[in-house]
Amino acid sequence: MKRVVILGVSGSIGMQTVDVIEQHRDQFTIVAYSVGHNIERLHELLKRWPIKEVAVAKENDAIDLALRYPDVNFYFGNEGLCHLATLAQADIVVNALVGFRGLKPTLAAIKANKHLALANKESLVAGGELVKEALRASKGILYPIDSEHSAIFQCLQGNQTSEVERLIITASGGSFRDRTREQLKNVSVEEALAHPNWKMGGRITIDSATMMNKGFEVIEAHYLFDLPYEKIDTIIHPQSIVHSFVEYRDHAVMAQLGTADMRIPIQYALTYPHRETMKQDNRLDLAALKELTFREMDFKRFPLLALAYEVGKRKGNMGAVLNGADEEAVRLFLNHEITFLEIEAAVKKAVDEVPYIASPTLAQLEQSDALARAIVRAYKKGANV
Ligand SMILES: NC(=O)C1=CN([C@@H]2O[C@H](COP(=O)(O)OP(=O)(O)OC[C@H]3O[C@@H](n4cnc5c(N)ncnc54)[C@H](OP(=O)(O)O)[C@@H]3O)[C@@H](O)[C@H]2O)C=CC1
Ligand SMILES: CC(=O)[C@@H](O)[C@H](O)COP(=O)(O)O
Ligand SMILES: [Mn+2]
Repeated sequence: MKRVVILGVSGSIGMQTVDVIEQHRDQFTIVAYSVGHNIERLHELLKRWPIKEVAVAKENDAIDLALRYPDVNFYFGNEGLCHLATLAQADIVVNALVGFRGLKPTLAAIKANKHLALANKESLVAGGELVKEALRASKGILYPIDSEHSAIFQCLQGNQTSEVERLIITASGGSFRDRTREQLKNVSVEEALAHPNWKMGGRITIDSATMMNKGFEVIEAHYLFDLPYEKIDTIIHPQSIVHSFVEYRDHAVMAQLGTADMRIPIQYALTYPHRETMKQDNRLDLAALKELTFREMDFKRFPLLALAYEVGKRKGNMGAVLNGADEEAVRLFLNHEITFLEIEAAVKKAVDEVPYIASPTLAQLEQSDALARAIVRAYKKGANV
């Protein structure tokens, strides 16, 4: 029986992880989970899957909950997340947190020699070098959950990374893929949140519409598969059925296909190297689909993707700056405080202004993240930091 901790259980990936585990109760059990602020969902979860170790975002919530559930241990904040990530009774940690806050629990889980099923791409975007360093010094193993990276991981099985000529990461194009930049000026939050294929949390859905998500995925692929940026391409594939391609030096191209259902990569990360029966009816029906289409990426239309390649190549603290700035800009957009196109401008400003650090410590990454956010907030007010 594998014992699983789910960080961010109340979110889109977290709840789908619970679904997957419920399909395989003979193989997996959940020993701990965390929510952020969604305490209603926590009450439901404690009925559906009672456990003894829970982390929440706020100390006050932990105190109130401890009164209501005297048999459960409640933790809070970053320390609470890191405590769950290192629990002695856990074999696998699923990191389904959103944002930079995922980095510390990722590092903690690896240092505690856990198997880490990673959805939190921000860990690698902001702290890829530190994550790799931690993996080298530990028995911990990282399994990708992100659909494109799971696809690449699957296409690499039985092959050598040294024989890969390039990765081709597919991008749906997001909510506005058929609009010109001129047409993006007045788009609403509601329109931006309407992803054509995937039902996901708010931040990643907006990142998909700006193509920042694909930029993050390029950096994520660089760290997961140890390939230079010159070997990582992207292509627009509106149907999100081919989750990515690997082209080998003999020009054979492998692809992984499936319906747009994250339970498939989540389950593979948990059951690797085995494939288990999927009980949900999410089978791919190619004849019903009729066609799969592809078109060249347009870096002028999606400048944040071009910026991500630059940032990825510069390394140092720049990934933390890119992510921190984007996290703050998306938050402001979702709060109706800046426009959709101002996300790009604010992120670019932070990347231009935060001083470069070549080999940052974790503390320096945290400072870079904070400074990037401050620059984005100042951008909103038309001020300087
Ligand atoms: N959704 C998807 O299909 C995919 C997601 N990913 C990646 O997976 C990660 C999760 O995405 P997704 O599930 O969509 O995001 P959601 O927004 O749906 O969920 C995020 C989770 O993080 C928790 N959280 C938020 N703020 C805090 C906080 N301050 N302290 C503690 N926990 C907090 C939330 O808790 P609460 O809601 O209780 O506040 C929730 O459990 C992201 O890195 C995303 O890029 C990758 C591929 C696909
Ligand atoms: C499901 C998943 O992995 C997301 O990261 C998805 O890829 C977002 O779709 P885009 O291709 O629109 O960014
Ligand atoms: Mn993805």
